[in-house]
Amino acid sequence: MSSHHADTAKNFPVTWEELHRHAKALAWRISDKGPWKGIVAITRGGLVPAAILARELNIRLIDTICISSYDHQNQRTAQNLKAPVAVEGEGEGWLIVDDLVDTGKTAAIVRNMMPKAHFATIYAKPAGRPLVDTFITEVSQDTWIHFPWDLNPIAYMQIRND
Ligand SMILES: O=P(O)(O)OC[C@H]1O[C@H](OP(=O)(O)OP(=O)(O)O)[C@H](O)[C@@H]1O
Ligand code: HPA
Ligand SMILES: [Mg+2]
Repeated sequence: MSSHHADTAKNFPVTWEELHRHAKALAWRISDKGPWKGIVAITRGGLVPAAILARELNIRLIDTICISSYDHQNQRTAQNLKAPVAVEGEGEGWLIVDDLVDTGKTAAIVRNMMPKAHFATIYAKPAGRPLVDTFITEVSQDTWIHFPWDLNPIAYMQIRND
């Protein structure tokens, strides 16, 4: 995803190293809130953060919930493609992981499915923030976060230098 898609005012590119540090910080912040039955990663953005949290917190049971709501930077109606299979009841004791909350639409769907789970993201924008239990870094609503899995290094350098 390159900057010509930008309809948000500010670009916030994140490197693999920054992402890794922030994901570890998230793991430490929730380490005393367990024990956890397992992690539910919200695909696809939650997959890499979930992998880092799983190693840091020594969690081996990883489920997914598959939701799609954006084409590039354009939001459309969220599609629920797959529910978790290992989660029973209201999700008590489960840790839900996503990369960020923006409008909170994705988080609202997931919260509805698992109201008692702990919802953790690395980044949060103000509109989605009330739906998250734990996050690490807040950015303003008009900021677009660029994740390292979506950028090649050259595009990353261009945005970084803007
Ligand atoms: O708070 P919201 O406005 O719902 O936005 C946040 C969601 O949007 C992105 O996912 P996306 O739907 O783009 O799919 P992806 O994770 O496969 O990239 C991001 O990973 C969050 O899951
Ligand atoms: N960055 C990447 N993906 C997103 C964002 C963002 O700021 N908001 C919703 N999906
Ligand atoms: Mg996502």
